[in-house]
Amino acid sequence: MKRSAQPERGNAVQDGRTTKTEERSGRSSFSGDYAISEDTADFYGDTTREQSTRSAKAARQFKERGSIAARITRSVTTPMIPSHSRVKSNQTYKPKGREKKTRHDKLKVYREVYLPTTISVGNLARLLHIRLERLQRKMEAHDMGRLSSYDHILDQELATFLALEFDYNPIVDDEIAFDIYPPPAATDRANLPPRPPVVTIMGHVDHGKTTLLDTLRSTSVAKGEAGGITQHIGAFSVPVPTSSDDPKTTKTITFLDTPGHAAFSAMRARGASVTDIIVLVVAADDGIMPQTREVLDLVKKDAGKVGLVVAVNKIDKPSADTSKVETALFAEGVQLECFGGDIPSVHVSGLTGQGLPELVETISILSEMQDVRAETDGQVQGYVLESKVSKGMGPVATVLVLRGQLTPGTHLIAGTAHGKVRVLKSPSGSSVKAVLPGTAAVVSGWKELPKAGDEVLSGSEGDVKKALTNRLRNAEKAAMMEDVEILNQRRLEEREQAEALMNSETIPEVEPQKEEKKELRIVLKGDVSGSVEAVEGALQGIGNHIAGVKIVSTGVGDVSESDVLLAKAVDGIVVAFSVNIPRSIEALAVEKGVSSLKSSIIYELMDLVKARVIDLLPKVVEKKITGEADVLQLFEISLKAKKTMKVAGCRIINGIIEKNKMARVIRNGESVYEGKLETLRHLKKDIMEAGKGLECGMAFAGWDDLREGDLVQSYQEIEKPASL
Ligand SMILES: Nc1nc2c(ncn2[C@@H]2O[C@H](COP(=O)(O)OP(=O)(O)OP(=O)(O)O)[C@@H](O)[C@H]2O)c(=O)[nH]1
Repeated sequence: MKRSAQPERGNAVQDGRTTKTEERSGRSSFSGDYAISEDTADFYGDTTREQSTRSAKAARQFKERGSIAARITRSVTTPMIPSHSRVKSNQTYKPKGREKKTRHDKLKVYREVYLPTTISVGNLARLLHIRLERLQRKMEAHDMGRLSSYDHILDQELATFLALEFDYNPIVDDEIAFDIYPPPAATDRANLPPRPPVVTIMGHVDHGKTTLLDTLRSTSVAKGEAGGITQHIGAFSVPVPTSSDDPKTTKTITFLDTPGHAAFSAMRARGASVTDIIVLVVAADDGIMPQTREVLDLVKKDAGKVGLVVAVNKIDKPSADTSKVETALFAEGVQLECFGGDIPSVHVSGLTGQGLPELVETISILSEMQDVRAETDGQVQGYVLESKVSKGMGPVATVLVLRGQLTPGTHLIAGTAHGKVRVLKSPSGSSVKAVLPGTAAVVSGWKELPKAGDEVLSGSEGDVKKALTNRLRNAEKAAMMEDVEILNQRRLEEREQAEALMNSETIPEVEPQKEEKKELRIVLKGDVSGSVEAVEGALQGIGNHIAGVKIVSTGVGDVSESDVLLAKAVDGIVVAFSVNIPRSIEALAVEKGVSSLKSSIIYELMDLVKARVIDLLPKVVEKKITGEADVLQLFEISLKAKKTMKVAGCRIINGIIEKNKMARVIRNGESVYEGKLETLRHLKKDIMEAGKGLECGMAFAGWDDLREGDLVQSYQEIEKPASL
């Protein structure tokens, strides 16, 4: 980064007066201890950054003007409004949704984003970590709709303005902003070669997704890759005849082979949609269920981009009622072909294979209509479906290629992992020379393990290294900013509490200190990164406000010595999903007192973890009433050495009352005393217990305020485990 000496560097954290950060965030009461990162402080103190930006200028203007209005409307000063926007310069300009400043706004730490001199709309959305549609909506709201197509190149003025709108501190610096982006969409799409469609099978639990995929996979292997041993790599291809006259010409369909694929959700969360067609599986004997609706919502959100085929499954079952399912789907707004709409529905049995050729044919026809095409040359763009460390091959990832041709020797970047392709393997395990768009292969040669869901892009060796350095720095910075935000939040809360105390006229009662939430700290290991992500998500949800799960680290591969040592260091446990704990490591865990949980069934693992979290909860103590007595009369009895003692004459009305057991005294419906029943007498004799109907004398140790009309209840305390 080009940077000059900073005379005011860091003053925001040092002096006690209003800082530049405050000017920017409109904060005035929150001064000296507001934490900002060094670079942020640097930025606010900056007067001479060589590649200075519009926002830096704006920050200086705010400083010079010093008016509160200027501080609050930091992103809306005239210089920020692009000349081509229709907002007139003398018009008061208020971005939507900015009127009210919430507490959350006060706490926001504005994150830096490095922008290149020019950037496409699509790439700006990526840089700002927002969906393209959101950016486009914002542009439309500011009358920039005509500039908002994915490929439109924005100049730095406009990009800076938009970054400010999303609460970033934009800094234009081509060197630091350098990254590898996917190639722009081809202008002559119709001339591109067709690629196999990518199909995802989704639906409610137990409606038969896995069975359907297994049957499809085994038939495809039998047909297409005779003799090959199919592997679960996250995707597989099914050959289908084309609609051309030559029966020998075939094409393929690529199925993502894990239902409700974890990588798929990760990709969606990042705004990328890799699937062309979704097959919605609905069991004919069960009908529409919650996850069926979730899939329909998903398709609705991606309307126009994703095709839908309904597979009414389990038609071999006597209880199957296909028309009932179809009518219900139609009632949900699914325009099925059988009701005159355009969404095909196919009746299948994943178990017997009935209807599967029709399903494949329907997908094939739909994909022909979608006309999916992609470049087979130029830059490679794809997504990681699975990744793991393989014995002998090191980190490997299944990559679904969507554009370009992946060949050995290609330099790749995916998230913050990079590498040079060494070997490419097909689902049958054989080496392949090239992977074309719409197909997947296992790729080795990674220096680090990429994550499921990450976008894979190719570039020159130098570009990949440069982009990697920048991505790593950005990731580090983002993590640091998160810490800063948490720190600020904590400090603000402490300050608010202190202020509330000083302002209140009466001295408030000191609230008892809240007990800290207990944590079951977990070092999680799994077989592939997709499953680790899924298990992590599932385990994190376990617990309540008293005790819960904290995932300390995650990783792919067998449990190792360092996992055990880490668990020991954080006083946690090791959780192994579908991986081994080698004997020597198990012995080490025993030696270190680290316990481990292991399963390859996610629900089983969740139950085991849940039981451990329950152990952290305070036990529930239940009181079981064992006897009740009415106090009828009080009298004094003489003891040795001229001492007397007050004894209550009682009648047992229920159960048994025992000497030396706990009892409570109920007066006017409220418990007024609890303690050990020290004295229990019948006539002049000490007795150990008194049963229903017996009249006896009672007294507690150290409390002699029993009164006529009181009810004495003896009880047993029973400890029970808490539940979640
Ligand atoms: N009779 C019949 N049973 C089926 C059919 N398809 C699946 N099943 C059975 O339904 C049960 C659930 O099938 P899965 O394939 O595991 O269902 P799934 O949707 O993948 O389930 P999750 O992975 O838990 O979401 C299993 O017992 C299958 O044998 C079918 O076409 N006919």
